[in-house]
Amino acid sequence: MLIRKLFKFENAHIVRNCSSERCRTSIHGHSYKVEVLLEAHALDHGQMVYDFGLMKGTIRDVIDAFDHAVCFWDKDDAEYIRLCQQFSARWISMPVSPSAEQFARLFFVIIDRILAQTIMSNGEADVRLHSIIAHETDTGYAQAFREDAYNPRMGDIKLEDIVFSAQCQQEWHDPEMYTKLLQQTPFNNPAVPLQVKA
Ligand SMILES: Nc1nc2c(c(=O)[nH]1)N=C([C@H](O)[C@H](O)COP(=O)(O)OP(=O)(O)OP(=O)(O)O)CN2
Repeated sequence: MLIRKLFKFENAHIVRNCSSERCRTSIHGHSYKVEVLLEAHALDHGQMVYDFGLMKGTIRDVIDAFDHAVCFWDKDDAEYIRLCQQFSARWISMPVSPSAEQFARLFFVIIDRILAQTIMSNGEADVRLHSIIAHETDTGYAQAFREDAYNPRMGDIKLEDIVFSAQCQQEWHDPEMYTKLLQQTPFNNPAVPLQVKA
């Protein structure tokens, strides 16, 4: 079974080398919608694949870091990168270009690691990330599956190569969250008192 949770953020970018001239030559923004799809073949004690509320912790925080931020490819022109960092408090440096395709892959890699480090506490048996859909506009989206996220032919995405500006990190509920992710520190879901026996 699949469940889906939708997140939204506003973000600015340039996508170098693409065919659309406006897109590759001018900073422009999008109202992104990101769908996180989880799959499981058993249900938890609440008879859910994964409580939607649990996705409003670390997963929501990391996606919200992209809100009102500028994203740039770390291989972009050094002066462009310097100016983004100088004039925007919120920026994210990415090891791949910020196309819809790469946003979908990048969120897959981050959220896959968050789930892997999460200590489940309500009987979630085998919940795993199915795919990420990144809507760039009302009419265009990219969907990344596991084989896309870790496909070296699409570019390597290593967590340590994604850099969030200080302001992006400060607004997280736990400003150390990304450091903990890199250090593979476990994230604990809240314990749930069982009221009715299954
Ligand atoms: N496969 C992709 N194609 C394009 C991407 C992308 O990330 N992946 N990105 C862009 C630009 O960012 C562009 O702003 C969005 O393109 P487009 O859909 O053409 O935008 P419109 O606002 O013109 O959309 P309409 O709904 O068709 O008016 C380009 N391509």
